[in-house]
Amino acid sequence: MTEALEDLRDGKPVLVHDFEDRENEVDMVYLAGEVTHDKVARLRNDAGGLVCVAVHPDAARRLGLGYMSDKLAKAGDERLVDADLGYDDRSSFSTWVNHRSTRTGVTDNDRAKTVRRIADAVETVLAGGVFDFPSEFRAPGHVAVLRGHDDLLDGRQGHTEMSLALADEAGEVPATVVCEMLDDETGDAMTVDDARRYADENDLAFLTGEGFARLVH
Ligand SMILES: O=C(CO)[C@H](O)[C@H](O)COP(=O)(O)O
Ligand SMILES: [Mg+2]
Ligand SMILES: [Mg+2]
Repeated sequence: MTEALEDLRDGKPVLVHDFEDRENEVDMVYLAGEVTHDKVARLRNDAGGLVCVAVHPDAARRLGLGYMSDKLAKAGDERLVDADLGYDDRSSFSTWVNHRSTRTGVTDNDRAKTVRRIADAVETVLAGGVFDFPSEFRAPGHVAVLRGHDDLLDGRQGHTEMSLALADEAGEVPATVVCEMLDDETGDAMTVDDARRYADENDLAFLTGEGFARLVH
């Protein structure tokens, strides 16, 4: 994991597989505070899934970023809640946002700006500062915020919590970008073998869910 932590600090992506009996997907992961438009382009072109920002639960709480499933239930849309995933108890989706300085919110520049500013918000509130999230972000938007489980890896072992564990181990702000790697030919998730091949060809670290076991208490 040491190589992965160094890569993250150096602004390189890390590939993270969860588990065969979970999503069985490989995500491309960056530290959110380092994301620039070229990194969003790499996520879009080489990964292809949904560009999301995972945030530490303490920050999510202070920023008012609850689970979307809870918001739906409170709004009377209980029947829409994703309680039947099959691979996990719940998703980690919170709110989808754009930074208010963006135009449409979907370009690589816009999404990079939104991602970086979410990381700033996380850093600010975890340092005890105040951040008025709605004053800077509009919803719905093009970047999905993912809220880490309150017990982090001890409570849930999704890419959300694994990526936050990497940021923590790296001593960095616990805000990460995760994006699933998809396969253009099959229409499914990229296989672990193909993702490993991509990691080897691009000199990237490849981690699996089992590799996080020592961090689960
Ligand atoms: O659903 C997702 C958001 O696009 C992805 O699977 C991402 O990996 C985060 O989710 P999880 O923590 O459940 O793996
Ligand atoms: Mg998923
Ligand atoms: Mg996932």
